[in-house]
Amino acid sequence: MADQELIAALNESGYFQHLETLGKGSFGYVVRACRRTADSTQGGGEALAIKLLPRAEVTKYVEAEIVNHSLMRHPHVIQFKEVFLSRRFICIAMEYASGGSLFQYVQRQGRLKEAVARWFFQQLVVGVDYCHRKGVANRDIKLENTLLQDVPRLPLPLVKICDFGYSKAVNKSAAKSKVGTLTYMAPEVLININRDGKYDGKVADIWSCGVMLYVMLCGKYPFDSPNATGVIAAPNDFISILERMVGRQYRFPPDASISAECIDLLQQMLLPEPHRRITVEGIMAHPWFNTNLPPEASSMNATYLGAAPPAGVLAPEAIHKLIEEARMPSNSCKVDPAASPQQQAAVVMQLVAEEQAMQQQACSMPYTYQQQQQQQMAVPMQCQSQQPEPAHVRGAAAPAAAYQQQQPAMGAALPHLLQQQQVMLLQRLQEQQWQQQGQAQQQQQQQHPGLLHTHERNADVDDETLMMIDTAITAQMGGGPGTASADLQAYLAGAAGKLQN
Ligand SMILES: Nc1ncnc2c1ncn2[C@@H]1O[C@H](COP(=O)(O)OP(=O)(O)OP(=O)(O)O)[C@@H](O)[C@H]1O
Repeated sequence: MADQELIAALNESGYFQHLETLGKGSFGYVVRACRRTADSTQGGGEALAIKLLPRAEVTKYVEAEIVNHSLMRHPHVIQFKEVFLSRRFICIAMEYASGGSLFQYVQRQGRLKEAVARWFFQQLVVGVDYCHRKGVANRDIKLENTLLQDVPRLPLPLVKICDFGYSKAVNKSAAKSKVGTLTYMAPEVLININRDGKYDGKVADIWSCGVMLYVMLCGKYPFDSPNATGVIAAPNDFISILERMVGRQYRFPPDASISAECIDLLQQMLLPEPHRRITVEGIMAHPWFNTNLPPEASSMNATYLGAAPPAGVLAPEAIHKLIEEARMPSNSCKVDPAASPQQQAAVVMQLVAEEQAMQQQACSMPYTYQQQQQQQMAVPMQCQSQQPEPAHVRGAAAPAAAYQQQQPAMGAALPHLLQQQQVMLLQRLQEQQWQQQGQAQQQQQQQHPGLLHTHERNADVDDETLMMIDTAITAQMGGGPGTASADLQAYLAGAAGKLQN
């Protein structure tokens, strides 16, 4: 199984021990591991979740997400610990949440009592408020991405927001990225699909929190696909979901006892017009939210926002440097993936310091960029490419190139061909296993349609669905044959107007 490769990747570090593989996301793996300490025997060190992302596939966008996560420090956000390299992966070590996901919790219970749902919701909103005030919209808030931490002496587990989109934006540009899961997606996000429409990620997060609250209370999704499996089979399925969102057509199960205050809050969160939707401040001022709210909850974000960056975590520039190094061919990479995370961090810090020194030196030279430009203009066109760029505008790539020339490769040997074949075979076996698990889940869903479904490996909207949605929307916007109600037509027309402005 691909486990062998993950075990090997952690063993390379000498610092972490693989305990189990927790799952596979869109393009990486997450394992439970422990930190080896001098006196720890098997599994004795600090418990961690380690996300392994293939080195070659970490885009600039994913890089930004890693840096975003590294800057977070909050009790309701999974704590980033460190980042290091193995031969194939960038490994992100983070706090391990022992209680599984909120999705599993709700699935086990069927639905939650209002007081229990409020306990989780309050923590979720406090965590989301912190992220937003840090300038980060999550854009994929859902029960599956909300993990639980069991804490001794607490009657219920604590909420931990995880998943900062490490894998969401791969192969999608930031401008167009429609990330998230259809069931939790705000209507303004859905209708912007494949257009360059701008939507406010933070406002869209509020909608997703509303969907989460509804699911906790009702044990089902407010706006599901017509066949209740989460599968959008035809463009009209999608139009029908959007119809219900725009028409606010969600029902509360008659046997679920939900207070009027709670329904009031939900209705304000699930308003289809983003500008009318309640804000995070509005939620935190709402009476339902404030019922049984621990006194420190409303003031804790100010404390955490003012706190120093987490101790022992690489600074953003060092993380950028590590990832930049990781993307280089292995024979020119300066950071030895077989070194310990501490040694890797030391090399990266050294690289950052050298680069800063080079940049300082370049800036202190009397030679200005303007002079360089003037010189270039005086040079015949065909010679311009031979003109060296001033060092201070070459940016981070320059030292890397210089290192390539100056330094020999540092012990990053290519794996043996046979080993590669074995790994591929094992990966295929793992894929098959996941496929079988998916089929089993689908069968279970068909037999027990009341159960909450998750899309597991296909949690994000795939390209095929994106195209289908786009076709459906284009048809409706262009006044083509369709089934949209006057309400939806008006909503789409309004959105189209905004997109043109
Ligand atoms: N810090 C953590 N502690 C405990 N379990 C975790 C942690 N992070 C992730 N997991 C679990 O690991 C599994 C894989 O997570 P991952 O985020 O890679 O994939 P996903 O969310 O299933 O898919 P995608 O990333 O494509 O949305 C999930 O079951 C998730 O609950």
